[in-house]
Amino acid sequence: MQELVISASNLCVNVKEKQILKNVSFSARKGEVMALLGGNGAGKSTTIKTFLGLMTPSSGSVSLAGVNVHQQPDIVRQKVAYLPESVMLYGHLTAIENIKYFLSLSGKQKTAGDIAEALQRVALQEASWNSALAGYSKGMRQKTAIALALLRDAPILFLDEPTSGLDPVAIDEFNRLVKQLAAQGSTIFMVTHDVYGACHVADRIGLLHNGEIVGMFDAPEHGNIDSEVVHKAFTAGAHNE
Ligand SMILES: Nc1ncnc2c1ncn2[C@@H]1O[C@H](COP(=O)(O)OP(=O)(O)OP(=O)(O)O)[C@@H](O)[C@H]1O
Repeated sequence: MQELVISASNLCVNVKEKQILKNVSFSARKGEVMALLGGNGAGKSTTIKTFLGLMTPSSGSVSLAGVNVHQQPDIVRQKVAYLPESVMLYGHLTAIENIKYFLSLSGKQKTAGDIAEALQRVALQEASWNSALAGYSKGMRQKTAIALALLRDAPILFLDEPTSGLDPVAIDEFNRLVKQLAAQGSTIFMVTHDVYGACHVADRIGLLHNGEIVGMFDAPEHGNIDSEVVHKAFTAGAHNE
């Protein structure tokens, strides 16, 4: 069995008097895609921020590759690439220039051949590699950010609402890329409110409602998680308020 790479254990996060996450537990093994699904205000961003070390558990813990994030915060920089909903790269620079600049900030030495290989892996069309990102679609910016993550050798990817604002073709391409990266050994954690997208790509879905995990769904060995079942559970939570 593969090693546990992402793990939340009885995680509680309070802000002032408010309990935002309540005893949240889940895990993902190497090569798995885990999606945390929830409506607005469910606690998805709080969960990501806690894994990134930006918020502190009131009790419980989060670990990456077996290391407690709040005891050894360096683990985040060493292991994680985080893609926010709007990818933060420079619009006036090309894909290659952005990648070179951000690699230099993280002290990584990569050749032009390495960069070309990463851009090919994420299927960014070669004709765009030397165009300014200002003219890119959201899907193209995302591919550039994922190529950068690959070049930084980050084995864990955290993705915040990765498919919002993508057209159906870009969503399909993105899902294929995520599955391919997972098959090559990356471990991927995404938060989303897109039931069908999550079922299409995830090996495991945790359903978060009002800061609590109210359902956990695993994909069968050869197939996807049943979106009708997840949709029912998602809407039942919202209707039982
Ligand atoms: N700093 C804070 N102070 C007070 N309340 C907060 C703070 N951060 C988050 N919350 C509250 O915690 C709850 C969860 O917020 P969070 O942003 O994690 O949800 P989310 O699932 O990411 O929502 P969305 O899909 O709308 O982005 C919300 O009710 C929010 O108002």
